[in-house]
Amino acid sequence: MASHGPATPMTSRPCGPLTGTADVPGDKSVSHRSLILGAMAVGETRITGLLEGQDVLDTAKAMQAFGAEVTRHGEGAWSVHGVGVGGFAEPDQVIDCGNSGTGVRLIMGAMATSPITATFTGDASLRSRPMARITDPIALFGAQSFGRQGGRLPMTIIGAADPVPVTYTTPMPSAQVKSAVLLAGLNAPGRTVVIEKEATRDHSERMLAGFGAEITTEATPEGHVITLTGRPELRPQTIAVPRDPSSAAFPVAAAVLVPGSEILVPNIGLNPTRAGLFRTLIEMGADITFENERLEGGEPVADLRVRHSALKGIEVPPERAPSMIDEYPILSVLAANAEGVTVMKGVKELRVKESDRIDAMARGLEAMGVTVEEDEDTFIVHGMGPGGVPGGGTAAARLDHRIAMSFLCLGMAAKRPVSVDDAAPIATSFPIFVPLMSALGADLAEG
Ligand SMILES: O=C(O)C1=C[C@@H](OP(=O)(O)O)[C@@H](O)[C@H](O)C1
Ligand SMILES: C=C(OP(=O)(O)O)C(=O)O
Repeated sequence: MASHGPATPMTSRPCGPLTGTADVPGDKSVSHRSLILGAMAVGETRITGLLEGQDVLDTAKAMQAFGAEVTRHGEGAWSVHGVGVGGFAEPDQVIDCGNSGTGVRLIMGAMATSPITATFTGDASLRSRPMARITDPIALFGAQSFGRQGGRLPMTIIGAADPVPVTYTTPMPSAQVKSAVLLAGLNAPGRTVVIEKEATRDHSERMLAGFGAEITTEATPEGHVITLTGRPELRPQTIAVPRDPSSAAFPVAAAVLVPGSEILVPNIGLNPTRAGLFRTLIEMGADITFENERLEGGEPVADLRVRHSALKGIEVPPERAPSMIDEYPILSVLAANAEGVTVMKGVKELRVKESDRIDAMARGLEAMGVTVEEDEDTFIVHGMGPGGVPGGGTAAARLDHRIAMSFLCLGMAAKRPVSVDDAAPIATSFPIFVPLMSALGADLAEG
C-alpha cells in the first residue's frame, strides 16, 4: 500500500511491572524470503508462522502479480504454488511494496534476470530510499532500470533477456543487497559470487540451500565469499518461520526498563547474524537468560526470560552493527535509561532506513529531555539512569515502525507520558504490538 490512512497518535504512560508471556510474531526477513523463494520453486511451499504484517502482505501480493498462487489457510498458515526459477510472468499492474525496503529490493533482484518488465513503487518513506544499491548490481546481469533522480522509486526494471552471472562485492553491509544479487543469480547460467566484507544476516543463504540450490559460503581474508550455481530447480519446502528477534527486542527492552518486571519471550530466533542486541544488553547488565536452547529448521532458537535490571552505558563496536542494525532505535531508549554514556559506532546505514533513524531518535530523545550527540556514522546517548528520562513530549514517527515502538517503550519507564504522532506504521512489522504490550501491563492509548 503506497499510503496509510489518517495518522494514529498514541501515548504511553508510566506503568507498573510487566509480567506474563510475550508471543511475538514471525520473523519478517524469513517471511519475505519464504514467499519469494516459494514463488521461485516448482510446486507448493507450505508456511506456518508467517508474519502477517503489511510489509509481508505486500510481498505476498507482489508474488501473485508475478504469477505465483499464494493462499492464506489460517492465522500465519500460507501456501505458495511457485512458477519455478525463470518462470515469473510480467505483472500487469504496478508493484506496490508499501513501506518495505526488503520487499522491493529482494523482488527487484528476483525478477532482474527474467525477460519481463515491472514497475515498483511504495509509500513516501520507501520512495525516498536509495535503490541504486540494487540497480547497480542487477545492471551487471544485464537488467535495465529507469527510476526517479537519485535512483528512487517509482522505478521500472527491464529484466535481462540473456543474463550473465556476476561477481559482486557489496559496497555496504546489506543483507538486502546480498540477497538481491543471489536471487538474480538464480536465473543466470553459471556461478554468481557475492563477497561481503562484514557478515550480514544469512537467511537467504540458509533458505536457498534448504530449497535445494547449490550455495557455499567461505570465510576468507577479504570477507565472506558466497557462491551460487545458477538455474537450479528449487524444490518446494515446508517452512516454520521462527519468531522475530527484532520484534522481541521491544517487550525485552520494556521489561528491562520497568521496575519489578519479569516476562518470558518464547521461541525467538537467535541466528548469530541477528542476535547482537541481546549480547549488547547483557554487556550493559541486563538480566536475560536463554532457556530451552534448541535448533528449529536449522536456526538456533530459545525462550528468553527477562527481568528488570539497572543498565550501564557501553561502547557498541562497529563490527556488531550488522547483527543488530534494526535494534539501534530501541537500544538508544535503553541507553537513555542507563548510568553513563552509550556510544554506537559504525551506524551510518541507519540513515537510509524507513527514516534517518539517527536523526529521528536524536530529535525525539531531545524532546524527552535526553542529551545526545551524533556524527554521520556515530550516535551517542547520555544516560539519565533507571527511570531518569523526563518524557512529557511527542516524538515524530516519520513513517517508521521502529521509531514509533521505541518511543512507546520509553514512555513505560519515563517520569511523564511519551507520545508518538503516528503509531500506524507499527502494523508493517508488529501488528499485535499494542495488544501484546497491553496484556503485559503497558498503558498505551490512542491520542
Ligand atoms: O535482508 C533483510 O531481511 C533485512 C536487511 C536489513 O536491511 P539492509 O540490508 O539494508 O541492512 C534490515 O535493516 C531489514 O530490516 C531486513
Ligand atoms: C529496515 C527495516 O525494514 P525494511 O528495510 O525492509 O523496510 C526494518 O524493519 O527495520
